[in-house]
Amino acid sequence: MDYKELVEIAQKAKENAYVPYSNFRVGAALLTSDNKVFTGCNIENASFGGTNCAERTALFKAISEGYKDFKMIAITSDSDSLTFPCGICRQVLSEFGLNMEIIVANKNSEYKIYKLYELLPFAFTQEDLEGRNVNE
Ligand SMILES: O=c1ccn([C@H]2C[C@H](O)[C@@H](CO)O2)c(=O)[nH]1
Ligand SMILES: [Zn+2]
Repeated sequence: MDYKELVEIAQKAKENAYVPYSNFRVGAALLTSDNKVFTGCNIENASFGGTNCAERTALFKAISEGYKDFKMIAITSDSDSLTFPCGICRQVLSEFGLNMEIIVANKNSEYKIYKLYELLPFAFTQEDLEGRNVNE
C-alpha cells in the first residue's frame, strides 16, 4: 500500500459524504499496522455540532472493529487546496499515536505528508493526566 493508493481510496470514500449543509465532501482512508484500510466520509447533522468529520468516521470504524495501531491516514476533499484535519480530529487521532503519518491531498490527488506531531505540537495526552507531560 503506497501513499498514492491510499489517497485514491480516500477519494472514493468521499463519494458517500453526507453534506447537505456545507456541500463540502471529505474522504479519509486509514491504514492499520497490519495493512487493513478503514474508510470514512464526513456526516453532517441539522444540529451542525453533531457533524462527524471523515477522519473520525474512519478512526471510529477501526477502533470499533478492534484495531488501534495505525501507520497513516489520507485525507482529501473536492478542493484545489490540500485538506488538513481539523483541530478536533488532530486531537482524537493523537490518542493513537503522534507518529502517525497524515497525508493531506487535494481533489487532483496531489499530496503532502506530515507526522501528526508536526500538526499538533504540545499535544495534550494521557501523560498530562498523569502529571508528566514531556513538553514541560
Ligand atoms: O478535515 C476535515 C475538515 C472538515 N471536514 C468536514 C466537516 C464538515 O462536514 C465540512 C465543512 O467543515 O467538512 C472533515 O470531514 N474533515
Ligand atoms: Zn475533523
